[in-house]
Amino acid sequence: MTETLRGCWELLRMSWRQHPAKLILALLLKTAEAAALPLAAPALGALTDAAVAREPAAAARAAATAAVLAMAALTLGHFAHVAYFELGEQNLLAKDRELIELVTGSAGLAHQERPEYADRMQVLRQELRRTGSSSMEALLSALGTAVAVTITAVLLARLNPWLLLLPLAAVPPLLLGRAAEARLARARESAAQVSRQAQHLFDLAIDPEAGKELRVGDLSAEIRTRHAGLWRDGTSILFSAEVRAAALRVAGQAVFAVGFGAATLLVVREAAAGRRTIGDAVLVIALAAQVNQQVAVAVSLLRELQRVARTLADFRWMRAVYAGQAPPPPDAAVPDRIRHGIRLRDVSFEYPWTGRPTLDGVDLFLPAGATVAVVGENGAGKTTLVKLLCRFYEPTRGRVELDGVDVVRFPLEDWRARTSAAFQDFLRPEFTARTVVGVGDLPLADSTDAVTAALHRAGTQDVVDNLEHGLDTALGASLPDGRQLSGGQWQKLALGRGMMRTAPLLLVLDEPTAALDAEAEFELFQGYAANAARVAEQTGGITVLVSHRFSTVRMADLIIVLADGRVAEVGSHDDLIARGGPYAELYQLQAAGYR
Ligand SMILES: Nc1ncnc2c1ncn2[C@@H]1O[C@H](COP(=O)(O)OP(=O)(O)OP(=O)(O)O)[C@@H](O)[C@H]1O
Repeated sequence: MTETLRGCWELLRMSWRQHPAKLILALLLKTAEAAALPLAAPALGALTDAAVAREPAAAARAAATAAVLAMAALTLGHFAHVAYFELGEQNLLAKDRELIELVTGSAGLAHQERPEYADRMQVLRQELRRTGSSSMEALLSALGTAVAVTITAVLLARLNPWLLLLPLAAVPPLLLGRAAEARLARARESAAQVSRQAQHLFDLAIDPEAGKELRVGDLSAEIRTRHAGLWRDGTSILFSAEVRAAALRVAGQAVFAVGFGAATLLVVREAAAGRRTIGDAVLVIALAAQVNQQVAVAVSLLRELQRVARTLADFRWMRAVYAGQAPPPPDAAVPDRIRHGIRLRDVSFEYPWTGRPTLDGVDLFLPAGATVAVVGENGAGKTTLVKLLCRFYEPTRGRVELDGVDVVRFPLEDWRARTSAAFQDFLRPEFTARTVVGVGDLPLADSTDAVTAALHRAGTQDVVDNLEHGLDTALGASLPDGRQLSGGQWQKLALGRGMMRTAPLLLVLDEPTAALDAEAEFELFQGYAANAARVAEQTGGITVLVSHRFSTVRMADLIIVLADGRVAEVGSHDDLIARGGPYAELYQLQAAGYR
């Protein structure tokens, strides 16, 4: 209950911040709407008594009052909706923005990659969409219902205090409703994991890129079967929880039904004995019927508010998680240039949810100005190494030092501002080509000169040359007349994006050319090597390149061979070939493939 009240309070405060006048108007209209119906009951009672006493003037007045109140009950809600609808939408937008800020603003990637966070995030996203403006409706209706219940209770108590037990009969449905909601929430969380998998398969099935491979491998039927299976599993978890929750709610309503029967009997007997008027009996029957409805509404509103409160509580949980991920306060400035290099000292790293190290006791020195290639089999830990350099994660043990200073001591945003990167799983933001590239250095995002220069440095200007409106061409299906690009073309733009910053201390290229052919990759890297040499002269910047293509790798000043999260070999191409170790073996193997 405390969580629900806290959620309601938070919602009111949020709406107050959006537009106080609209909130007050909506509150007044919703309260008047809710009060109108119970107030119509005494008017009906008076109408009955006036009719029995054959007093047409009094009967007409009572009928007019009842009609006005009925009209208010039927119409005021619509006016209130106009006032609170916008508040609900603005609240939703505020929460969407906060969610994006939380997810993208935190230092690391753990919250996006960790499975249980992903599940909770999935529930949060679904609930946000669902509750949107309906959360405001629930809150205002709940306040209105509270007013209606109070009026009803006062009117009943004036006739016979025993009748007050009628609203009390509403307590069991409320408690049982709450138990039902808790059960449903648990089921939703367990179903979220299954539906996340099902959603992934669905996305895969309709993804135009995946379409080719799905057809070639004749995988479509398999995906449909698996998707349907997962969907059934998720539905069956939710179904059994819904059945149990419904049973709890029905039990609660049954208790109320007994109370309603007793109240009606009590007043009808008093009217028959002449202690009450017929109008009083009509009033009680009208009110008792409303109490029934009030309880049903209160229970469903409470359910809705509990759901809203849970969503808001999830937000608080997420804020706390992310606050816990904040790096320690910085106490060193990122230098203008690297004098010696980056040293990894006994670095180990374990993804917190896996229970086994991905990198284990890595000692490395990346000299200032060097181009460093990282090679190794799939899963050897290359990308993880790069993630540590970019500070998406902190090492579990050991340190990454730049000229002897632990990089965690630098302000994270300053470190990121001096890092450029292009990844294999690159972003495909649907904007104009200029912005797609320009966002690699936000202050220059709209600068044609900066974007063109970046594409030249990346050696990928040809993509834009072939676009009808050059840098002004809209890209992607979400934009009107948006051009569809191939995977390789998107990747070339991502490479340009990675080149936007002109003086990075660290340039990371994590298989950014996987969608290009070996020859194109070779040419691009020749350009990079020249560019890296220029950057190195200015800043001592280090280029780290992850690639499976040895024809490219051999250009690097230093080659690191990783195997099972450990450094297997380090040296120049010539050193490693002369040593005849794993690198030489893999190199000969690939070279033979090209002969
Ligand atoms: N987000 C993650 N959560 C849990 N384990 C992960 C995560 N990312 C990577 N791993 C595991 O860490 C190991 C190293 O992965 P990493 O991506 O660093 O390898 P890689 O050498 O870059 O591989 P590839 O050549 O296939 O890109 C793998 O066993 C992988 O399963």
